[in-house]
Amino acid sequence: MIAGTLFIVAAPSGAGKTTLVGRLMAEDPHVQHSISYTTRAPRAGEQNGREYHFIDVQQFLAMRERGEFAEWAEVHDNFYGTSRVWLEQRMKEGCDMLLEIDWQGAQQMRRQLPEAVSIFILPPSIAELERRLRKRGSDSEDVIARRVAGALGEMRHVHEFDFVIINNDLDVALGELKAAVRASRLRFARQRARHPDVFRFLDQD
Ligand SMILES: Nc1ncnc2c1ncn2[C@@H]1O[C@H](COP(=O)(O)OP(=O)(O)OP(=O)(O)O)[C@@H](O)[C@H]1O
Ligand SMILES: Nc1nc2c(ncn2[C@@H]2O[C@H](COP(=O)(O)O)[C@@H](O)[C@H]2O)c(=O)[nH]1
Repeated sequence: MIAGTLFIVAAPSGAGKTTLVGRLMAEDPHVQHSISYTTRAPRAGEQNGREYHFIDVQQFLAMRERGEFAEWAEVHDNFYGTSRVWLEQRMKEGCDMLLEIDWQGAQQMRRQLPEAVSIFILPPSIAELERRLRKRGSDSEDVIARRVAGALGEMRHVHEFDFVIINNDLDVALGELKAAVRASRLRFARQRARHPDVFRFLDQD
């Protein structure tokens, strides 16, 4: 029996999801963050195995071929994916898991686990999104331009998500994220008690 809940957090790059998720994790020891695999080069200060597992394209394609990703996507010219074994193991142990992934990955996860709770983080405006990417100082102008250009397309998928949070004031947005997590846990606790057979996906070996 799977006891964990899967939370999916998506947003256009720079909206502030990593910041919000970091604050949530610091306050909520019951949620575990999945560490994705990526072919993107590490940014200054990023450590292999902490922010991401950094691998090359050949390694990524081999893992994908072997079906080792629960979901994967090409985002801003790099590949990203979530380890299937790791995710299933943690959820079987009863952990609540949080995936910080893009809308394509969210679609793939929803198909496999319709009970997953998905949350989309919006920036207050595109201009503010661009300011945040610049202020972060981790990407070249060219990369920032590509991420800003892609943001509107990503935001068109906002209606596919269970919760939408506008990250204007960070503390307000964090409060909304915590409320969404709390409400979902309560809802699932009730559903699980009533319909244990519904929670089938990750029970399969
Ligand atoms: N509410 C906010 N007000 C002002 N700045 C913010 C807010 N939230 C986040 N930021 C800042 O915006 C920048 C981008 O945030 P963050 O790295 O969390 O975005 P992200 O959505 O995770 O981006 P990516 O998908 O590229 O990882 C950071 O410098 C962060 O400190
Ligand atoms: N589908 C997936 N998307 C992922 C995953 N890990 C991260 N991402 C998304 O990629 C972009 C860019 O991230 P960055 O760290 O390079 O700025 C962002 O939207 C992430 O949410 C994943 O495993 N699968």
